[in-house]
Amino acid sequence: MRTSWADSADNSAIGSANNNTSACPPRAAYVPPHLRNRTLSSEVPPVVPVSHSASLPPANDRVNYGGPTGGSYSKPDIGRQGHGSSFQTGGGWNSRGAGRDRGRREVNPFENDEAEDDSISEQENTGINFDAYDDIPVETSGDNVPPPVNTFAEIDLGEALNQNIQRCKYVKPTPVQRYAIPISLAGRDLMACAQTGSGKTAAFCFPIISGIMREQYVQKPRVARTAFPLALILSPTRELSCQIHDEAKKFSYQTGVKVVVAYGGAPINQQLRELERGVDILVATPGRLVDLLERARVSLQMIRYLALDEADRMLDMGFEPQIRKIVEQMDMPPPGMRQTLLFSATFPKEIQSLASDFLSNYVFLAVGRVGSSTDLIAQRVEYVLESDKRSHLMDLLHAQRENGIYGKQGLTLVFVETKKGADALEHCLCVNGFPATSIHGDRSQQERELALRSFKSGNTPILVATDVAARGLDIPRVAHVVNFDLPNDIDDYVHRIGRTGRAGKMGLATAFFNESNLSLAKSLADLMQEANQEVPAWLTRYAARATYGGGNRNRRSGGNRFGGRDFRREGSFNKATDYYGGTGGYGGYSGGYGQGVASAWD
Ligand SMILES: Nc1ncnc2c1ncn2[C@@H]1O[C@H](COP(=O)(O)OP(=O)(O)OP(=O)(O)O)[C@@H](O)[C@H]1O
Repeated sequence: MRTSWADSADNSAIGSANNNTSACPPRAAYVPPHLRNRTLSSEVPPVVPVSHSASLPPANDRVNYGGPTGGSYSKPDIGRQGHGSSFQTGGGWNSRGAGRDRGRREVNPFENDEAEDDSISEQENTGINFDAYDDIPVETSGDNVPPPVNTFAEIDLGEALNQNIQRCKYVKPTPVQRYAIPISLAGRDLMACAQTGSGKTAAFCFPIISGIMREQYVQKPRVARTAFPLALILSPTRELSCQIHDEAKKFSYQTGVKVVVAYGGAPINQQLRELERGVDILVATPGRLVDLLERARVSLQMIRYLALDEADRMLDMGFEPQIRKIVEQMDMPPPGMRQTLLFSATFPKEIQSLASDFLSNYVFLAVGRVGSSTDLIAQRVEYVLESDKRSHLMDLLHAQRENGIYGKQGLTLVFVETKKGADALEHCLCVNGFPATSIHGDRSQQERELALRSFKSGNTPILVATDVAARGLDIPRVAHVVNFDLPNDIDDYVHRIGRTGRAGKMGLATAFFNESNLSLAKSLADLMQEANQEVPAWLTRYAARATYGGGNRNRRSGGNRFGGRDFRREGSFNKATDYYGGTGGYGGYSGGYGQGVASAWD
């Protein structure tokens, strides 16, 4: 049975076992605001009031793709102009057998969804309101951009995939899907930017799965123990790769398309065995993939589709060398011979410029402004001194629990800058009766997965995380994101708060700001204003000070944060000077890490 936050808090208060974190020593118990005048009130700072505005066949038998008529589908027409010309409707896919895995019974990935507690599914389905995205301005640029669709029915994705879309309860495509799917189905390369939680995963998975379903005549080389995937999806973290894998498995159920995941920190042997059984779509983190390539257990020579999720992150300083190695220095077909799809919620122009090396005659798609946050998220920023942060956080959590605003199932994600900080805060919350767990790069993969599971299930409804959990993770019941430590980069802020307010639902994000965040003041104020949020007067003053006093070192300062979209339209943009700072190195780019802050990424 599920344990609610309130229940577990009560349990921990009376000393019952917390099944997630190590036993917490009995220490300085947190005193909630309403009891403070009776206890150690002098130690506790004044409390800032918390205000919130806020039936398909279950068969396991393979169903072959049976498009309406039997036209045959020629290989993806890579690099072709226009759209739809050679993507005939009623493609004749009917014989995919997922390689050597043919005899294995396919696990029904929807089983858990169906078995899920009714109250929770109800809760998750209410409030999904993609009409909320209808007013968002969309920009496309490039030659002969294929037109968008309004419904899934207008696109011929194949019957098996259509059934899975219904099983997922996707009634209509989200805006990014309306545009990106036809563009990708037309064989075009794509750089797509759309807000967090707006359905980008399906936007790149559907065309890839559909394309592979139609490829009847692919002859893979027969090299013992080497896997030849047709599609590669790269993402920056292990957890995100697992999530994409899970989603792609759902979308490809009974299509015959085989999806495998490979990521670091987990035993490689099991992943090798999966690869040996056959793979069409490989979802991977870069490090583990390089390992597999160097062992010659994976070859990229058959790659038709390359997708980079969180593409700007994949191409910034931390990952770019590995990505170049995978994409340019191994045996992957070059741009024009493969289809490349880049997706993110943020795309700084210097990264767009860099990314263009991987693309051929691509379409640029922006749903909403590049790097903007969705206004489904109510954003609050509060001035909190470093020394007051813990008690302030506990006040917020306490008020949240008392008010029961988000019901018993509401989850809170708290971001901090360092791994040590994450451990310390988890411990502090835990000893004060707030059931918390943590996720960061120093925890073993097993611990990371356990923590995430415990959080998702509501057993520990507070997760303290570094940026390792900032991007892509789709946890439906995250009601509140707290930036306990603000990041140095506004794009990281956008991704972090995007863990709530997803799929048309409302969310709340609270940030603790103080003098050490001066460099973020202007971009934060601009971002909030653009998302129709109330910007406190004191933040506006800090923003002005940062602008005039030179304190704003955020890489997208200087007034052009919302100016640039498709960087190709900004004729004067020069990669050599803007990105590399004219030094041939990375001098001009401040990246996402503050000085001395180790990478939280895989
Ligand atoms: N057409 C749709 N109808 C209903 N729900 C959808 C649809 N498409 C996607 N979703 C749901 O929306 C949620 C967010 O999707 P997804 O994780 O792909 O967002 P994203 O844009 O990749 O976010 P992020 O930028 O944070 O990575 C998921 O739970 C997904 O199942």
